[in-house]
Amino acid sequence: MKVFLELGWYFKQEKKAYLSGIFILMIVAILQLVPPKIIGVIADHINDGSMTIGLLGQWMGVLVVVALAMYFLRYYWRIMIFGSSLKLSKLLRNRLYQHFTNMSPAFYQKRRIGDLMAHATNDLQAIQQTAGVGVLTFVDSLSTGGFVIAAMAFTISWKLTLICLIPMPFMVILTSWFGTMLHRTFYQAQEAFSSLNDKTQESITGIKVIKTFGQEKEDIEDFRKQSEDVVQKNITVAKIDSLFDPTISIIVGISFFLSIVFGAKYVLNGELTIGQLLSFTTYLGLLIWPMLAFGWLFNIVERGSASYDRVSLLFQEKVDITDDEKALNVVPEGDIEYKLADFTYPGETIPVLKDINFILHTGETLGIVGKTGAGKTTLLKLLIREFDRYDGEIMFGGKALKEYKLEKLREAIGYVPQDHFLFSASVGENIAFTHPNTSTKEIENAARLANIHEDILQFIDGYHTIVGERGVSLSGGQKQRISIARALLMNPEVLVLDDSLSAVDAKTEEAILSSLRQNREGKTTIITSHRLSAIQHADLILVLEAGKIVERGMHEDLMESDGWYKEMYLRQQLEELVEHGGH
Ligand SMILES: Nc1ncnc2c1ncn2[C@@H]1O[C@H](COP(=O)(O)OP(=O)(O)OP(=O)(O)O)[C@@H](O)[C@H]1O
Repeated sequence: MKVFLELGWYFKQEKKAYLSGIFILMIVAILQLVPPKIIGVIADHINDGSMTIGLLGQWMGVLVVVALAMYFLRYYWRIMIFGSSLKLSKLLRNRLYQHFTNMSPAFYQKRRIGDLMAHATNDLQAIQQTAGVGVLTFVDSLSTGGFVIAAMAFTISWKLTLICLIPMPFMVILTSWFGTMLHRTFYQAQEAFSSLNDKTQESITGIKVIKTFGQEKEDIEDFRKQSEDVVQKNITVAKIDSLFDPTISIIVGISFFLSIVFGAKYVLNGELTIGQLLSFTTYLGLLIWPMLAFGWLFNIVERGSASYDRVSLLFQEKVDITDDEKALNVVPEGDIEYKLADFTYPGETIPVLKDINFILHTGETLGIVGKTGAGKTTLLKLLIREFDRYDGEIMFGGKALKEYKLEKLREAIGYVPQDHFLFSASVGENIAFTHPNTSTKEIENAARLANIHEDILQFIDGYHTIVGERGVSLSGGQKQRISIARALLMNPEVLVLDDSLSAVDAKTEEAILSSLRQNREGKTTIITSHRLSAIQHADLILVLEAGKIVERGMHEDLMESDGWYKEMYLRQQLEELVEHGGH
């Protein structure tokens, strides 16, 4: 039951709704005692011959009024209690979503998407059940159960009541045992469901790769196994679950048996009237629901508790990139200076970057090249503060990156990542992602700069064309250019193109770069590329190898030394020549 304590903050917050719901629920529990009583009274009147039509009419009238009252009151407590539980799941869902958006990429690197989806759906539903049906069963089983037992003991026979209650302790022991088993098996079932979710998400996202490599059968087999695992684990839960009701029915049956045997004896020796025994057995019937509810309560609460634990653990994950209390609320501008001793990814042991020192003046262009895995992207990730634990300092406008609010820092940087992502929205909306209220003219301008405007005009609905999930209906180069247009629309202080021109041909690349040079006068640009032609006009070129700067300078300087850059440049020139026959 600790989950009720853990949810205490919410019950306090929705005090009014819960208290009135519980109050109404208790009135209903009391009203329920009336019909069995009336049945007993009527039976006794019939038995001693004192029943009249008038009397019967009166009692019937009372029954109708009680039934109507219960009808409306039941409606209201449902709204109060179930309504509040729905609000709780809405609140937790929003909180969780906010938490997800605050988390850094490092969090998503170690958490599986399917898992997170399961938290946001299954777990929240189980918690909602606890705050709704759980509260109902808790209050109702105790109040209805308590009132019925009191009515049996004080208005009929405390001796018979005690006899009938003998089987009850067994029920408590059994239900708590079932509850513990349920907790364990339900947790395993939830874990299996998370894995299945993950598998489905991954397979659908990677369906093209699966098909290309003809791995459909293996994938289906893998899915079938995981699905089977979910079913097996849920069957285990269902088996334990199914033992609940029969167990309770047996216990109730024994109670009925005892009440009839001993009740009949009391009627015969005159301690009870027939009507009283009739009322008593009807009351005993009323006890079935609270008993079942008590069994369900364990079930619901155990599930809710497992889910609440899982969601709480998630909430406890600290947001690792945070703003300093005194962080500046200004968009940084000025020179960028790296004074980095070394950087190691969290959880890794070998540094990915070492001794990175350079200054990039405002308005200049920096080119970063090197073999794959040399650390180019990592260097950029530190600039946008995806990671901020490193030895050394990265300065922007004379201040360390951490001195600015993260939001402001990111406003200054238009980052086009390697793995660009387009949303299932129109091309125009995708470009205007950061500034949804931008005018069409500005969107078109950004598209022109990114050399994609003409392509967009060819699409069926132009800028209104809907891009499929992850932009499947577009070519790689088109997607890249739309991502560039998105960054350009921000007109950022620093534009970062992280290998963002890899899917466009050399001519288009040159067109984009020259329009950038013209339009981004006075603003800083950083380009990483495997094609050296993309950075040959840069004011500073850094060649990285295994996380270190091994060559630096302008194109002309680097061509004078016999290093990796010169060798690569000449090779790429030759390749270009062979490919296009010198045209
Ligand atoms: N999130 C991460 N966690 C741990 N290691 C990482 C992470 N991202 C990259 N690395 C490692 O850091 C090194 C540098 O990777 P990085 O992506 O910066 O290289 P790159 O020069 O941009 O390569 P490419 O040209 O292929 O994009 C690689 O050895 C890579 O395996």
